Formats: sequence, C-alpha cells, structure tokens
Amino acid sequence: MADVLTAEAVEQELGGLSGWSGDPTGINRSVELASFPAAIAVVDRVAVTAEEIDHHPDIDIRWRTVTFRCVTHSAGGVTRRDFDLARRIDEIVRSAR
Ligand SMILES: C[C@H](O)[C@H](O)[C@H]1CNC2=NC(N)=NC(=O)C2=N1
Repeated sequence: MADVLTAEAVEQELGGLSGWSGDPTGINRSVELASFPAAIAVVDRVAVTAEEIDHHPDIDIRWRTVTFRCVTHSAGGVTRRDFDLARRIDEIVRSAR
C-alpha cells in the first residue's frame, strides 16, 4: 500500500501544480468549463483514466463547475498516486479548454 505523504511533501508537490490546494487529508481542484455538457465530458474522460489507473477521484459537479478531490481512501490520506491522478486530470482539463 502506498504511504501517506507528510504535510511538507504535499506542499512541495502542490508547488509543482497550478489550481490545486490541500493537505495530507486530500487535494482539490475546481474547474469551470464552458457548459454543463462540457463539464460532463471532462468527468467522463476522467472516469476512463481513473479506471485505467485504478485510482478514482471524488467528484462534485455543480452546473459547469467540477471539483476533483484526490485522496487514497485505502491509505487514509494523500499518496503519490493522488498526484499522478491530479496530473492526469490537469491534462484532460487542458485539452478540453
Ligand atoms: C481494488 C482497488 O484497487 C481499490 O478499491 C482502489 C480503487 N480506486 C481507489 N481510488 C482511490 N482514490 N482510493 C482508493 O483507495 C482506491 N482503491
């Protein structure tokens, strides 16, 4: 099982990303898309990636704003896998805009 990162390690990893915030209990990013269907399309693409890597974000959809939260439930906190997933989410969001 992956190790939960320290607060310092989470801060350091967050420094390499933009739009993400959080701490060892979870990292979050909210993104506003052009429309509700565009938001759902992004969520759909994230779902495909999550299945591929067997790591799944918590997702909140409010009209065209989507909030992703990454935490490794089995580990009880944020691990490297959450940052790998965050980078994959960023790629999908980037290509959708
Ligand atoms: C069996 C399978 O690997 C686990 O249930 C996975 C699936 N996706 C997961 N995703 C996240 N975010 N945390 C988990 O602990 C987790 N567990």
